[in-house]
Amino acid sequence: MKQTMDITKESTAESKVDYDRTKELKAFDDSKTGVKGLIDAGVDKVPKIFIRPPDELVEELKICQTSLQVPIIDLSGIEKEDRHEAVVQEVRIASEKWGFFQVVNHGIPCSVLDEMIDGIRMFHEQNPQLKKSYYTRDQMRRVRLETNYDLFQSRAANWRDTLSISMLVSDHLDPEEVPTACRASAIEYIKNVTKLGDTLFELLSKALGLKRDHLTTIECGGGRSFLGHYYPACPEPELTLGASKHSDPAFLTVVLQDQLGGLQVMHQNQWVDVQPIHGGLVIISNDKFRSVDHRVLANNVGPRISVPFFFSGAFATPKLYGPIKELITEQNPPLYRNFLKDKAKVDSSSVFGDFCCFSSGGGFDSKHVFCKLEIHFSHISCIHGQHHSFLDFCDGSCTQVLDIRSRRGIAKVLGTLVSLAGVMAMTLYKGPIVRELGHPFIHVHGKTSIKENWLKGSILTVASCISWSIWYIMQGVVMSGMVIFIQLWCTEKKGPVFVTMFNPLSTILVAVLAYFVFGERLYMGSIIGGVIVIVGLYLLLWGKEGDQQQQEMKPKVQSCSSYEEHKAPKEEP
Ligand SMILES: O=C(O)CCC(=O)C(=O)O
Ligand SMILES: [Fe+2]
Repeated sequence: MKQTMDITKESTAESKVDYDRTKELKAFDDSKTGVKGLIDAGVDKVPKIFIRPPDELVEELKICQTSLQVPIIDLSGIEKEDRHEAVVQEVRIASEKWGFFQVVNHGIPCSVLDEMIDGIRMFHEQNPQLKKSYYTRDQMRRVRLETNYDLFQSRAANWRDTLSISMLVSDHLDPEEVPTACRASAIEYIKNVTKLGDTLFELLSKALGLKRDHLTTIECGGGRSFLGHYYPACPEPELTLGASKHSDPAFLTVVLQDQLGGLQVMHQNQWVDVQPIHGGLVIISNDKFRSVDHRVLANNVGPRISVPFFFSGAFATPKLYGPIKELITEQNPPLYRNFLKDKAKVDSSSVFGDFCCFSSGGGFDSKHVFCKLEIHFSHISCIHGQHHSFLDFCDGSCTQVLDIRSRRGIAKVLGTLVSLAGVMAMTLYKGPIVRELGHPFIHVHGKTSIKENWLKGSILTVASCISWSIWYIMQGVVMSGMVIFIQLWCTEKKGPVFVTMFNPLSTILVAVLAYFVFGERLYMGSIIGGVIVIVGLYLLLWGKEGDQQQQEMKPKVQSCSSYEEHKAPKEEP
């Protein structure tokens, strides 16, 4: 205890000394060699970016350690009816009280587990130059080496590096994608742990009082991902953590850990060590089954290796998850809203998307809501633009010749109506999602745990409106002036219908850009609507062409439009 006090004082004093954290984070990230690279370079002090903030260290003093033991459940013989029932009860109690338990005799051979740990060690200890090719912050890459996925957001970096293999979006894993150092072991382990997942979901379904296959039927076992953590020995373990306190945003996590220890779970406001068991696996369940806080200590002995495997629920097709209706009663009302889990949300979050709806009662991080809103706003404002096109047509028909008995006149009316129908189709009919054609250029990085924060979201949205307004005012003189000048010039040359009939294109452009640039979902309805809009646009253009010819033949058409009135004196010197 005394030692920790001193550390707190020391680090409080240290934190007063200013340093450019962003610059140091960037330099660390640019090295692409992670925490292992620091050790290889011989650092004997923990760099400041890893040092936990003083308030956290003070908080630490209030939480005592305990010798309580995380429950251990023996899965042997569960195929027999009575044993099965007994295990279901153990799983229920452990999940409700702890949200955390270890399993032994789970059917995965010890050799598969040992080889998996060796494979992760070999991956992290291979030639750094080879390893660097996997280093990325691009969450769209299925296989990546990352050190601290939230490096630039967290208060203190964690003392660990991670190999991450994501099967969130597509279940199929091409062996060639897996680094050679752990290819065979990872493929074998993933096969085994997926099977164990099925068994655990059956036990959890029954423990919840549901049909045996309930959780697998709603595809909780889908959306899998694999992490291979490497926690190097740390010269000053009291100052940092291997993994800071968090809860997992997955339905279920299975963690394979080596014999070094360091994983702790929060139970009754105390940190409890999860004692390593050779051949054992740690299971972390969720909510009614508690989603429990846990962390990993840094250690001056190392490396420690662990392999968490997450089951986050199906992503391939959008899927609605929510409180299980069979479990809702008057006494047990739903604590969380239903939420749609789909690929687009996975892309915009770093690892799992929004399962935290269950684990911590949240939804989307305001950052994600905000980014999504920006795209949707732009879409919606474009669709509103189409009504202008229609209104301008009505207005324009007063200013220009509209002979609905002629083919071109009919084309103009039809073109406008078809355009309008296209826009309505885009708005009202969604249809199936169009298959992904490639990775978007931009995607939104986020935290693993995404929490909805409506207050923050609303404040940010209002702030966005204000800043846009300021931006408009600032650029108004130059940009708006230019835009209006060009529009007036076009109106003068071609008339208002010609100018406004291009409005539908902006909807199409926004949809195309959002799909390719931001990785937004594209629905069949948008494509069909887009095609209809283009057909309408060209009908209108063809109709307009007739006007042009008529105008050339009869230059002095009587006009009731203010545009035309302004134009007339200029044309007649
Ligand atoms: O390394 C461990 O034992 C646990 C890691 C963990 O909690 C995580 O990756 O979410
Ligand atoms: Fe975790």
